[in-house]
Amino acid sequence: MTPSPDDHEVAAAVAEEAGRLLVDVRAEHADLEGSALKDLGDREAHERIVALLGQARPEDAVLSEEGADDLRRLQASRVWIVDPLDGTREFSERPRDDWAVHVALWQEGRLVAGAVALPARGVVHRMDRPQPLPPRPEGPVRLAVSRSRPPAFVVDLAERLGAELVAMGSAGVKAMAVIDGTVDAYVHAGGQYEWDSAAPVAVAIGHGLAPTRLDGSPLEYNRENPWLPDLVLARAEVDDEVRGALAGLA
Ligand SMILES: Nc1ncnc2c1ncn2[C@@H]1O[C@H](COP(=O)(O)O)[C@@H](OP(=O)(O)O)[C@H]1O
Ligand SMILES: [Mg+2]
Repeated sequence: MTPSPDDHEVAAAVAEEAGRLLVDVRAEHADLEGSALKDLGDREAHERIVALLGQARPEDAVLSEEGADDLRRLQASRVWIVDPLDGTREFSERPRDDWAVHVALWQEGRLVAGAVALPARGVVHRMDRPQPLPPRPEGPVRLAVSRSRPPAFVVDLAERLGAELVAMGSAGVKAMAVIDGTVDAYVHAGGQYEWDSAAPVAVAIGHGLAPTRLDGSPLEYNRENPWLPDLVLARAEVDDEVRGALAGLA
């Protein structure tokens, strides 16, 4: 079965609609904060995504951060890998806008569609609609890094590269910061799951980037254990330089 062009439309529409729901949840529940707001957002976005995918693609399996893992996905040829709310912490810190909705489609071994919605910015990035990356400004390499738990080794990497660290929440926001030219690379290690990177990686591939694991091996999805703890995603001009510095740290 070949991926349908409509799969891109489904990915984008589902990410966008779940994003709108999250914007409303945040506005309508002004009394909620912290974990109560995070839990409500996670749950509502998950339920909406599962319902929308159930209508649009009833035959397909779903792997969602918020859903109980159904291992029938391991026999399925098509699996939607979704993170209903990435950057949950930032979502709960009004008015931060660094949180995202991830919707990707894995089919027979590879990512074939994907969208990352940045609902508080009114933007949806799509695998099938690459935008040219803005020119890279002169100056040090800019590395996106977690604002709440920056991996120690990224600090070492930045030192080695003479790079500037740019802190922000959400794996999707950091990957999309490479796409929109805010930073040059996103390097992560120490922990993540397939849903944190699937849609961002699909969008990056659609933009001609070549993200991999830190050791250069392929990022593989729909495995029994969805733990996928590291990645490097860099714009072409700095890709070799970043990988060279990583090799030097190993
Ligand atoms: N060490 C770790 N172990 C597990 N998940 C991690 C992780 N570091 C980051 N993540 C996940 O990756 C996403 C981006 O994190 P960060 O903003 O710190 O870069 C978050 O997803 P969620 O917000 O969906 O939980 C976070 O939970
Ligand atoms: Mg996440």
